[in-house]
Amino acid sequence: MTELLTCAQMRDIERRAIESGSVTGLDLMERAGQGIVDAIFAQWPELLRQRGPVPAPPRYFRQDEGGYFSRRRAVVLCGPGNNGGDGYVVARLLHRMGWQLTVFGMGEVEDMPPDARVNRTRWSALGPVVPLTCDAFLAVSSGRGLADVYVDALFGTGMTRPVQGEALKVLDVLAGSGGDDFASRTVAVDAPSGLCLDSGHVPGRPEGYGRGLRSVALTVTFDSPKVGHVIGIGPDICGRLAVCDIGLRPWREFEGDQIDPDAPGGTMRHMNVRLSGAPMVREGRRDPEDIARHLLKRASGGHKFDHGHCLVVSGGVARTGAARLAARAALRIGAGLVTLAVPPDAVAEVAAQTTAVMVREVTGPADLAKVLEDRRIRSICLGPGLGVGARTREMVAVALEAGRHVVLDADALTSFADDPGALFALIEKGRVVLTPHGGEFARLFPEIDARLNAPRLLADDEAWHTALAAQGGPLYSKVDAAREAAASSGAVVLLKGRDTVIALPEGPAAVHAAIGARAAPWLATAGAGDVLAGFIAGLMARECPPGDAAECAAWLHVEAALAFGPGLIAEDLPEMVPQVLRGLENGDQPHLVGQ
Ligand SMILES: NC(=O)C1=CN([C@@H]2O[C@H](COP(=O)(O)OP(=O)(O)OC[C@H]3O[C@@H](n4cnc5c(N)ncnc54)[C@H](OP(=O)(O)O)[C@@H]3O)[C@@H](O)[C@H]2O)[C@@H](O)CC1
Ligand SMILES: Nc1ncnc2c1ncn2[C@@H]1O[C@H](COP(=O)(O)OP(=O)(O)O)[C@@H](O)[C@H]1O
Ligand SMILES: [K+]
Repeated sequence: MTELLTCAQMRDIERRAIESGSVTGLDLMERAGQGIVDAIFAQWPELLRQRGPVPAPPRYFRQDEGGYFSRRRAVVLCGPGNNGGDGYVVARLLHRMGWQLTVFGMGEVEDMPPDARVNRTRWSALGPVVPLTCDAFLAVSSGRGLADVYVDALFGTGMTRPVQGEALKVLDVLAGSGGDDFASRTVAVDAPSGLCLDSGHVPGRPEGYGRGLRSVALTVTFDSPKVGHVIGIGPDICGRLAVCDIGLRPWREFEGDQIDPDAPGGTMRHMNVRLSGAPMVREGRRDPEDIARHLLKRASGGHKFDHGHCLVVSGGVARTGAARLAARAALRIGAGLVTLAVPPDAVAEVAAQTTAVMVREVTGPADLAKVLEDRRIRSICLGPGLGVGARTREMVAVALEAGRHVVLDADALTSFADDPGALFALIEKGRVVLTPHGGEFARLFPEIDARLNAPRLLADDEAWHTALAAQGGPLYSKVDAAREAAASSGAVVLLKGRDTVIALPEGPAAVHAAIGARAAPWLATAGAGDVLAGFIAGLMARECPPGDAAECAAWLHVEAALAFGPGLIAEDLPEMVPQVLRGLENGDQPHLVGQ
């Protein structure tokens, strides 16, 4: 399990480390710079070899730095803050290896934070700092061809507003807008500059610089990935993500799910977010694959009811497919018994297409209440194909009042678009999972959705500033939105997408990112969401708590999609579950985000 940090958390950790007196900001910056250089040579080992005859060293090359002279060239773009400071360290370290450097700088040295200023001054003893302009940047490449490496150290966790002016022009060119492929030679320090590491958005540029033409080859971040690396467009523009340990572990105090009410930016930003399905770096919380492993161990000799009875409520005639998918998924995930509650007109249709799943005629809300008198029914899934309207609202009310574990998806959510409060009033904490996609989320949580979407759509700087100031912190993220929705509804909220966020009403959140080795774009297929709802309901029938069920289901969903591969349709997902579970039993390595 990997813990994701917000920018504020990262700053807190750094502050605590420095205040302890065991390490200085300069030490950390030096380690960061060294980590970037190491990551560059790990990415491009061929750069360690000499190339061609060695020319005479330029005026500023100092033999007493102890290196040799190389034909390798790097262009380093340094911003006005500590991200720029890291850049100056990289320049110095590459120079020590004999590289030829062109270093661009922003701002005046006296305005820089102290550690960055020291490193800029150290660099200035070795070579010039060229004021950053797009023309100057292009001139370097047009005269001598592309450099071996470009280092983007303009802005990192301290980015506070949309990038403008010459820096913006350079970032667009770097992303390929001029036709040159700088990006495949670019290493980004902490983030491709301009990416908000809390939200995964590039303010003012929804598609990223150069209209998202190219991603940088490598992003090197420190201590832990940040939320913005794995959500929004972060994964599209970061390239390979390398995490560099700079010795801050002893000062991380984010064990468990602490709430720090005094923290700037409010409590929400200061609680743990974990990246589900990533390499385990810290103990303490159950990973989805562990939950799945646990589920494999059915008590021997148990009766089918010991493994839980799940009820999936179906829509009417010609609209039963979605519920059938969910029911099949619940059965495959190991619910001992799954029953489809079907309106009279659709019974024949459903019965003709199901075997292991049982069919029960349910005429309406009153009848559903009667069915739920059977206490063996542990979980209920409502929404897929159910239809939008009063009948669905009543069915949902009956299910929620029956005191079972309930997953609400699709039409069950949309039916409350006019009065979400009526739904939330019925939700008993610890029993309910809501699984909206973006559209359903907007219908249920319009104010939260407006906050989530407003800033990233604003290309207008002043408006963005106002929005930012109103929020009192960095860009509002999908994680913030899911958390706020969970807190206000009292349910576990699983907000779908490639970057699925699962938030518990008590605050903990996890991101399940289908990126890197877990990328499964073919999962965005009709009916996949119905299967996910069925997985969650099935797991809750097996007495898996709602948060664990949501997280485990999201993990299995992607794992099943990966096991099948392209060409997948929703029906295939439940059928891949046995293979995924067998893999777990055999100790096969699940797909890890970081690979
Ligand atoms: N934390 C740690 O443990 C460690 C952190 N480390 C490194 O420090 C980095 C964070 O440094 P940081 O806090 O100084 O922020 P940074 O990203 O350099 O930006 C701030 C500067 O940019 C400016 N500025 C902002 N937006 C702008 C815009 N759109 N357009 C123009 N200017 C803009 C802003 O100006 P201001 O808002 O103050 O006017 C300020 O001058 C982090 O990413 C990592 O690389 C490592 O050394 C290892 C240890
Ligand atoms: N790019 C993607 N990569 C992986 N999973 C995705 C991607 N886009 C969407 N998904 C997943 O596909 C499912 C789609 O569900 P949903 O939007 O409810 O569609 P439907 O109602 O057709 O089933 C969700 O679980 C979502 O997280
Ligand atoms: K950067």
